[in-house]
Amino acid sequence: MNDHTLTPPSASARAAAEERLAGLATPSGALGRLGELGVWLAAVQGQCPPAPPAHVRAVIFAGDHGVAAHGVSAYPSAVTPAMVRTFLIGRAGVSALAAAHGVHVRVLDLAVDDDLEGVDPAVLAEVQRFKVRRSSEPIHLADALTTEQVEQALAAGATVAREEIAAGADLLISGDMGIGNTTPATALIAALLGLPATDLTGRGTGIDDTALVLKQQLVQEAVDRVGDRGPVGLLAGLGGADLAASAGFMAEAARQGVPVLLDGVISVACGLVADRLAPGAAAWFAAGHRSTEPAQVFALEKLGLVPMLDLGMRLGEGSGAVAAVPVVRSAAAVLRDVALLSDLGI
Ligand SMILES: Cc1cc2ncn([C@H]3O[C@H](COP(=O)(O)O)[C@@H](O)[C@H]3O)c2cc1C
Ligand SMILES: O=C(O)c1cccnc1
Repeated sequence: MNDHTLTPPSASARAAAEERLAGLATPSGALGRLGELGVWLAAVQGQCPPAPPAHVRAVIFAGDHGVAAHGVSAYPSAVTPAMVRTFLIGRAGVSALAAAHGVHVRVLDLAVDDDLEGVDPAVLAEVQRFKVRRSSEPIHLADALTTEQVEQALAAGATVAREEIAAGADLLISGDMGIGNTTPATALIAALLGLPATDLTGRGTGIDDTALVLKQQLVQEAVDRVGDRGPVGLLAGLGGADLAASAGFMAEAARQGVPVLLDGVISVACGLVADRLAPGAAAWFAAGHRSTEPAQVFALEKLGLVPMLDLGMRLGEGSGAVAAVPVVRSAAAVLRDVALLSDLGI
């Protein structure tokens, strides 16, 4: 999976967009980060001016995490299958945002610890098409997955990315669902950034001070247990099948030259891993929003990405990225539709 050389976004489209931005009938720099975002969009689309993404597709990778039984979440793992059902009927947080912004949502069960009985069999077969296993192992005690399971999940994510691109995606989003998943996401970021769990661990679904201290300890134990490993080893030690699939999805999107809008701590952790699996992948990523999770903020800094929105959101599901889709479209619209000062004879 690592041998595919990644093509960077277009330098010539970027240069043309920078020149166009500088010439727009606005005061210099007046579009702020919207201007920078338009330049990024031109580079990843390989065209100037860029087009507003019309076929945004989000995939939610669902899975349960063994560590959730050890006091790191404010909610029980039974919420995971309940939310998968909720995505399927279009009533989750991300569903409402996606409907508002014309974003297609697909949910996949990579490692949910439940049979999802009662779901229509044809729908269930699609949702479980890439199922790797049930809940991962508790990461402070054992590896989450085997290396074979990581490879299977990475390949699944890559296949899903190719399918979404074949369906016409011009912007992809990786969403998450799985009680306890902020713990492995934080552990992955701690391992990759070499920062202590105390600096990175957040309250996830809203744990209290006592649970936060325990979560910090378990994240640090997991990171110390696993030690120095490459991205596949880290996904086996600290991740989960859902996280590995998300990393495979984002790495493949970058290899295929399709941009990705990052969401919260889980999505950004997987984006960081994707950039290790496919060096240079991060050039194809933009940050949809800033989460309340400290690990997400540190990881975005490491990736050199500035989030578009800062709404205090901490939902996951891809919701912060979907909420940022109108901003991306706005960036394309200004770069494409605003007159040039030279057109005004100035
Ligand atoms: C009803 C509900 C809906 C959610 N949608 C996303 N998450 C988010 O919260 C969980 C991660 O936080 P922690 O690590 O603290 O468990 C994940 O399921 C994530 O997708 C939800 C959580 C709940 C309870
Ligand atoms: O940063 C996130 O996306 C997040 C935060 C808390 C819980 N679930 C997700």
